Amino acid sequence: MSQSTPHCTADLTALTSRVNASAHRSVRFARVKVDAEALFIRSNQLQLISSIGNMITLTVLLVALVVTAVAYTPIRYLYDPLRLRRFPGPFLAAISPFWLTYHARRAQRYLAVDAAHKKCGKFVRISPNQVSINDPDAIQIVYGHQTGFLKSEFYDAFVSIHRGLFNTRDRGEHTRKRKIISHTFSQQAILGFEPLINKSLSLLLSRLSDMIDPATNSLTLDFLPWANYLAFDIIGDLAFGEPFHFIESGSDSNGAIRVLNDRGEWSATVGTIPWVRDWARYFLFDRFWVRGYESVQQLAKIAVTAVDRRLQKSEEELENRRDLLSFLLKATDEEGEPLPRSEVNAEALTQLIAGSDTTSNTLTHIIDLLCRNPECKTEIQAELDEAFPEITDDLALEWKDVKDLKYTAAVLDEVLRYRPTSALGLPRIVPPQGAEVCGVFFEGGTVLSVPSYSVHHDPNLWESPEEFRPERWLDISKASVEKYFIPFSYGPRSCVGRNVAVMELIKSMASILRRFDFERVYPNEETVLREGFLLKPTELWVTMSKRA
Ligand code: HEM
Repeated sequence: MSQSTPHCTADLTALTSRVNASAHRSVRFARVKVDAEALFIRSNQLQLISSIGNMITLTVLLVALVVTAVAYTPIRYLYDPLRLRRFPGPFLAAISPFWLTYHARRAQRYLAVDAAHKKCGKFVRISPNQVSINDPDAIQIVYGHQTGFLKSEFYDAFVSIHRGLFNTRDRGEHTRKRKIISHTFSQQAILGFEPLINKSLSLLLSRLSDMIDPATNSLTLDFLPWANYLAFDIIGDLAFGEPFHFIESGSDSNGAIRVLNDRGEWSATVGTIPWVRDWARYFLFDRFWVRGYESVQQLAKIAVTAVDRRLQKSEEELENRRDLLSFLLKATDEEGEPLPRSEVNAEALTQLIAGSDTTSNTLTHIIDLLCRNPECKTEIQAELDEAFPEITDDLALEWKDVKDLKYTAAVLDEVLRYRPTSALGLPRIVPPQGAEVCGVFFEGGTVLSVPSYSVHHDPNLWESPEEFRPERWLDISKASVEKYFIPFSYGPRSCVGRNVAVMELIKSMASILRRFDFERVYPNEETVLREGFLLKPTELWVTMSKRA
């Protein structure tokens, strides 16, 4: 025991100090825990306070934005810096751009503007800074040479890789580009394109012939996609050195047609509120905005891929091709430097966009309007039968043989007047010094437009404008109506591809209508038209048969 006592005392002391230490540790741990919890609670509180702060900041900003917008709208309306309150029009259009956005989103802008002109007269305010003028005298000033009007911000919504000829707004930049590109569309140059047009057109004729049931001599199909296959294959060949092979596969195999459609409606809508362009992809409440944004990117990719494929081809493969891309690749700027690759891509993309569904939709309008006016169809087929008594085995008719067919040309002009593929008023900015248009002074910065559809349907200019009557073109000289017949626009920004478009369309309509007959499957139903940048039918169901 006596030996064990000191041990016991020592053990007890050690135990006590261990217990003390442990208790101390526990207390420390507890304290640390409490501190940590406090810290955690504090940090949570801080986080909460900071998120509340953020929310308040955001709310304040949003409220400020709404208050500014709400206050700014009447202030701007009353202050009226461009002096546009004097013009009539829908009230919503005077205080916000959304009247135009709404009608563009519904794809019916040309009809809304036309109805507003019918109600309000020659001048209509169609957005806070834009006036539409339905008067042919405005055309030369708003779109003409030397008047200093430039394309408006509307065109920013059409830019994807790099600005191309169509969406460049700067005057100097446009003049430089136009000089280069207009060589590629000279009369001489476009004759070199004819064999490429013939290749796709002949393929379409034989594909349609093969699809017609020989037992019944009939084929029911939606003609619109086939018109698109033709136009896209032609422009693919002209702009990228190879067709897209849509006619061959009977499908929109790389999605270019769908993408171009989505992009057209999107850009024409976003163009009315161009400041939302980069935000539109987040407008999840309506797929239209997201899909359109994606299609702008996809379309650029399709063009870049097609240019890449073409550049990988050897000289032998190209066999000295004379297509649009070959001109772009050979083009040089003022210093003799070749165009940068990004510019070549952008111009090839411009041609794909500008030269594809413009012609396919026009061709579809032609077939539709001829089916709706059978006496005109009989007339054009009589002209074609007389000119080509023998059917040329699904071969495309040559330009030299069709270019002087008077009734055929009249049908094309009447379609472009009656249902212009480019129907909307193309917006232009009044130069800084202001300008007088149709006796009225407009401040610099005002946006003006002349609506093609309304001018083409003006009873003061055209006899019975609501009648489809190709005969009217046999009696009038083209020069006398040049001032107000504007399917390809007017002046320095008018269609650079007009001659190719006319050649392609006259050749196509003559070759197709000589070879085939068409009836609408639903003759009594109205054609549904949607307007993006272009006025397009949504479908055209027809029954086709071979002609003798
Ligand atoms: C029926 C067919 C066509 C119609 C109705 C048409 C109509 C138009 C219109 C109205 C413009 C002016 C656009 C604006 O100012 O915003 C334009 C510009 C343009 N078109 Fe066409 N077009 C057609 C076919 C073509 C073809 C086949 C090509 C090329 C292969 C083409 C290439 C262009 C280009 C590059 C521009 C921009 C010109 C510039 O700003 O200097 N078009 N077109």
